[in-house]
Amino acid sequence: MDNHDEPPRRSGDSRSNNSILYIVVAIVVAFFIAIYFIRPSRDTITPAQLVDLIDAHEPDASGKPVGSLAIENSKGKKILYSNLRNATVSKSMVSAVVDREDLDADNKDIASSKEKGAPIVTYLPGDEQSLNEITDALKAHGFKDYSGDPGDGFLEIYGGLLFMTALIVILFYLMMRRLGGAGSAIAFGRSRGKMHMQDDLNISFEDVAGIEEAVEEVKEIVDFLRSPDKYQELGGRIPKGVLLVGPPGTGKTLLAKAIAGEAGVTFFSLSGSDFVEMFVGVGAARVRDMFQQAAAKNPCIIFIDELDALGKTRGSGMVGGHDEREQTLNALLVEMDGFDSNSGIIIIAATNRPEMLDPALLRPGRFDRQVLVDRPDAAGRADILKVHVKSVKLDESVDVKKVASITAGFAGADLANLVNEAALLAARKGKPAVSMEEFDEGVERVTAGLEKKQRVMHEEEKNRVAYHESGHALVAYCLPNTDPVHKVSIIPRGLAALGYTMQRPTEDRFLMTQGELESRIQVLLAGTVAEEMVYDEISTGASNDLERATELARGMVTDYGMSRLGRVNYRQSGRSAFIPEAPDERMRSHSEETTREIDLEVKRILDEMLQKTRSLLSDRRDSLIALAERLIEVESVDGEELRRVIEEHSHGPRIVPGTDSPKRSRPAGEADKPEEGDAPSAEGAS
Ligand SMILES: Nc1ncnc2c1ncn2[C@@H]1O[C@H](COP(=O)(O)OP(=O)(O)OP(=O)(O)O)[C@@H](O)[C@H]1O
Ligand SMILES: [Zn+2]
Repeated sequence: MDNHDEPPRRSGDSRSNNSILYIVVAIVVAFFIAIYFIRPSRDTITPAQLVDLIDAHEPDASGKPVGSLAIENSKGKKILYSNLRNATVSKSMVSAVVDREDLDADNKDIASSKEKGAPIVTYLPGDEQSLNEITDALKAHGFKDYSGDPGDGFLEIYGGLLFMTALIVILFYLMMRRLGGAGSAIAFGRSRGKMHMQDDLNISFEDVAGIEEAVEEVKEIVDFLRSPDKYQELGGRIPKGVLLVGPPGTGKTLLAKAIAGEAGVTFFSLSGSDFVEMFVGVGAARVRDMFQQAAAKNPCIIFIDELDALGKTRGSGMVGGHDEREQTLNALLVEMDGFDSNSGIIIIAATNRPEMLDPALLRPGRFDRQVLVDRPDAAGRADILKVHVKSVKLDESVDVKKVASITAGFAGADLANLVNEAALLAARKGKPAVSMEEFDEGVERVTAGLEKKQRVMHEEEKNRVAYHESGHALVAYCLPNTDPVHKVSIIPRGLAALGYTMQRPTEDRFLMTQGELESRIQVLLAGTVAEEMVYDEISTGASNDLERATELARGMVTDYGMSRLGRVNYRQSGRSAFIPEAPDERMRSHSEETTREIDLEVKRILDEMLQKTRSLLSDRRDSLIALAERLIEVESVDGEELRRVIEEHSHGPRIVPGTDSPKRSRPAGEADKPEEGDAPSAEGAS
């Protein structure tokens, strides 16, 4: 493994920003310590001590107290001691300024070491007894209600301190605000520290294996970066933002680097989580700065890893930090809208949770191009292994294909890790070359690690998913009015789906005939039907299939008048069944009886479709088994191979009689559209 493969982000420089924070905190702390030492000395005493202090002094003959006592409340307002109670109900701080001239001699323990005239501060509790004691003591010693000048009051002493603190806080705040402003002059918070820049990456598409489809999709970007003029002349619109979507470790970062390497442009990289900072505005400033730096280096690629960290749906965050993220996200959106797509800057972002992203990020002119970076199938894993074993000495016992076959569920990074483990094991044993034994051992180790993260599929689970997906694919293949199957796979994709069957829509769908809707329902049901045929019972993996099938059947009844309830629209909102909405919203306006009839009719349609699907699949049982076995073996099968496997094992005609009635035909105008679709749609993910 080359070490340039290691993502260089999160190197030491992420600390630099924190250290600025530490410095600021240190300054504030130092300030308070300094204030503590230079402030006038003051004692804090308890109410009881205050009483003692007063008691220690007999009034003189005229009844005038010795010394003087000024009492203020915490706001620095002079108060009458007879009002002490009111002033202290809320345990407010009261400072009593005692003229120490005479007190010092008698009250050594409290006041002896202190300067004369320094205020004595006490927290007077609201409790009756202490208050009574204090006021009694004051009265007994002839204190009149205070009216004189208290000297240094609370505000005079603390006021300065408060003022300075407020000043610092305000300055600090302004500094942060300034950073939020365009093109700040202060270097603090610049993304230079966080953003990694690599000028001559020597990573090419050859280093990226097992994800050919993704590589194909991004080749256009390389072309554009190499010769932007050509594209500009032709007036082609190049995407500004490309979103690489896929599970962790599948090579998204690697692919982005390879694009930069192939095109020979500068590669800026940073992680979405780096943007989310403690202080509002820092992340936003970083985004702006990043674009500035990139503009100076164009053509270039900006790679944002973990886009979901900053691009989470707005308003979904916790209370703290969410403001900051919102600002950062907005800054990113503004910057992306601001630059011309022909400027030579392409932003590539990676995420393994596309569903978490704020929809605004996916709008045209932003990350409007999505590239799926999937877990590799068996052949892909062999290719990835070949890339990584290049730097390792192998003995002849190692069969890369065999290693690939025992590493189902491994992503590219796991395979790289495996090769590394095997090499380390061999070195530890003092072997001259890595043998199959070390690979077997390595697989065990890596698997144990992955099992904790629940990323490995067990054999039995894998087989079940293979039958399930084969069911979807076979029915989609056999029924006449469905979109052609583009790919079937049992490689887990995303976090929820265990496998998937991908159909390419033949055209943009605005209309669907009843037959097409029925076929679609059958395709959705076919996954569980296949499971049921082989395992006698179905699994929980299919709840989404059933949900979607039910939704379609309900649409037929309530929206399109395609049921025994007649040609009536039972839905008031008039929206399409393709837009899922809460069932209760739809049902609101009918009587209970109608609702029941609708439910029964939906059930009847589903039952009928289930029956058809069952007979279709049992007629094609051989094909189903062959397809599933092939899937278990190679994990993903494309449309071409699918056709071959099914036809080789089929005995029946392609169009199953009874599923297509002569009455049904495509709506006029649709037939002459080109037989090829653009966006693949996942169908029947289980
Ligand atoms: N398709 C692949 N071909 C060759 N090597 C791969 C592939 N995928 C991953 N690797 C190896 O795994 C390492 C880590 O992969 P990378 O960081 O690109 O994954 P990622 O998808 O960006 O992961 P994450 O989502 O965790 O950021 C790579 O540097 C490379 O060594
Ligand atoms: Zn399914």
